Amino acid sequence: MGIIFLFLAQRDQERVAGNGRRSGSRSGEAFIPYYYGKAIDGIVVHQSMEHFATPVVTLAALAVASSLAMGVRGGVFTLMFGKLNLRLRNHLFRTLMRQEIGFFDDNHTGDIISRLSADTTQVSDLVSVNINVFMRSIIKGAGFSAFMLMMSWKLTLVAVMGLPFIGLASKFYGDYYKKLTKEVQTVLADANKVAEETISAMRTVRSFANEGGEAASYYDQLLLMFQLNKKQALAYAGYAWSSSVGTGGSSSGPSSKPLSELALEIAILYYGGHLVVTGQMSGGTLISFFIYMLELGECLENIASVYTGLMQGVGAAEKVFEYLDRKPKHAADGTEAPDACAGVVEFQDVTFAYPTRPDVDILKGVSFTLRPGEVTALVGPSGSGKSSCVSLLENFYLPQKGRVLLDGKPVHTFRHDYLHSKVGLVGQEPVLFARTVEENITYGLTGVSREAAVQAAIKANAHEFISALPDGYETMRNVCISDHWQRRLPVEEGRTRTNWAFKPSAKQRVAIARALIRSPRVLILDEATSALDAESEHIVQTALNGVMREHAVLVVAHRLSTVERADNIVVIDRGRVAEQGSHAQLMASGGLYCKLVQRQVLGIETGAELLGPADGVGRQPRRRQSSSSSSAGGGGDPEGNMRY
Ligand SMILES: Nc1ncnc2c1ncn2[C@@H]1O[C@H](COP(=O)(O)OP(=O)(O)OP(=O)(O)O)[C@@H](O)[C@H]1O
Repeated sequence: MGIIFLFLAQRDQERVAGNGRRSGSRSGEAFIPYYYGKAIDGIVVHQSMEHFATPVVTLAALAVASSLAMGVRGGVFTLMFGKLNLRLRNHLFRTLMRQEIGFFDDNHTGDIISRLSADTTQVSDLVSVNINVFMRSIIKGAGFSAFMLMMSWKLTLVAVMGLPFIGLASKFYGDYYKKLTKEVQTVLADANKVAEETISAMRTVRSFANEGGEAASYYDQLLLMFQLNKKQALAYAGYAWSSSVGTGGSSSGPSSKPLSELALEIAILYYGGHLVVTGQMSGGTLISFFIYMLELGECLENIASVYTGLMQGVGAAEKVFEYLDRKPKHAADGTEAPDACAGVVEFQDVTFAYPTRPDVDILKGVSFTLRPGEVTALVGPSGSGKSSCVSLLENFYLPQKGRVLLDGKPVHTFRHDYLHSKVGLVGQEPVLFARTVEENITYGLTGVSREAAVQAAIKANAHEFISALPDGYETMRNVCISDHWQRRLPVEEGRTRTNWAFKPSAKQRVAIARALIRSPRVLILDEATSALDAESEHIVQTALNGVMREHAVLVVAHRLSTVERADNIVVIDRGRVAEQGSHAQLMASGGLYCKLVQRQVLGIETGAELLGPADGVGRQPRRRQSSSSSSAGGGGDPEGNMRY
């Protein structure tokens, strides 16, 4: 029996080193116990070198061959994992890109990223590892069973008696583990949500001195996860015990085997010894059989663990597939792409509520028109629905009632890329990507020449500063450092970096170039200058003034200089169009616009806060110097600008 214990010790070492079910014998080992028996018979029964040497040489050849095969198999499965991961993430990301904007309002970025990273890795890992283990175990198990049957069908029958028990234990454990894994994923996503929310709003957290509170919320989530981890640990312990019963399972050594397993081994030893003593089997064959039985036990355990492993993956997979299978509620599947686009935009009696708050109408019967060559300004108190109009024109959402038309056709009927080439948007804080300046300007377009990018940059008043950058249009945008910190970096330090961070006015001009390169017929400027300081604002405004007359322009602005020069001013109040007309008409009528202007002027004159976002987060209202140069009621900054 010494050789069996030697074999067991070596096998257990392999298991520990190879992390349990991944390790173990190679497929060539199906033959190894057989030749062990032959070698032992050569020594004990035949006592001849010839009978002994042949199996030993064969064993050596098998060891080399199986090592090679193991390497190839490992490589194939690593490749398979990579491929699966690639396809899964690619498919998932593409599905995400197709979702309507409301989906992103509804789902937290942390949750989405967690699906994209942790869950997909778990799915690919489990699927590829489990297929690997399953195939290997099935092939080996079939080989072992064949050898065992060939040696003694009676002993084989005794050995497989523990099988039904393994099946039941695995099923029970698999279901339970699946449930736990799903819960762990959910709690992890919640914990990530807390961390992300806190970190992204660090200034707010700091200003309310709530660092401790946030740390406690995060810790609470972690504790929840730990509770689930404890349950998982218990479940695993229970499973390891039950699965090792009846087979040559996962014990750490012969002396620590569960009783029933030992009982089975003793029964086989007893009955096998009887067969040897009665001359029905050789001693070497019994040893071979014993080793086969232990190996078969491991195979069966591995097959069972594949089931539970797959269950573990299914928990993560269900969440991944929930996204993969999701059909966008508002798909960008329009087909219209007429050759000519005049750029007439009509809001016809539009009523709109966000999908996350379907019972709160943000816009209520809004109607106005944008005409080519005209500037229309959308003004009104914070939260009145100005940006929501922009979102509808961008086809981010569908209105519940009424229509948003471009050249007489609803915007959602246009081909996605067509609509966004005809309607250009410059937002308040445009996002620049970690790409070169040129790639940022030509973002979303293919086959655009450098010349076109340069022309757009010239129009946007950006060419000069781009040309002065270290690598010109090839300069990389730096996203590693936030703009907040970048503004505080000494210029020299900025210049020693290979990447480049732009000043806000430069960013804004690149964003304007990005909108202009598409030659849009409609240009939306959604508070395009409101986050800038006076000097930057002047630079950007100069760029905008040059291009405004070429398009139908919709300006959402606080600057009086922009607004008062607009051909039409639409005043929105609590989701309704309160009034519209030119600056002079509206001032003469003495309505809301006039009041806003007067309040603004008063605010500046008395040093009171300007009208700003109601939530106080994000856009910061800025106070302006008063000036007598403005025609709009006498208030404004040195450029005649005032803010609503
Ligand atoms: N994605 C969203 N989901 C749900 N509600 C939203 C969403 N975006 C805006 N809202 C709400 O819609 C209302 C109108 O917001 P909107 O941004 O259109 O106003 P606004 O006039 O542009 O305000 P501001 O001048 O502050 O930008 C606000 O009450 C706002 O909280």
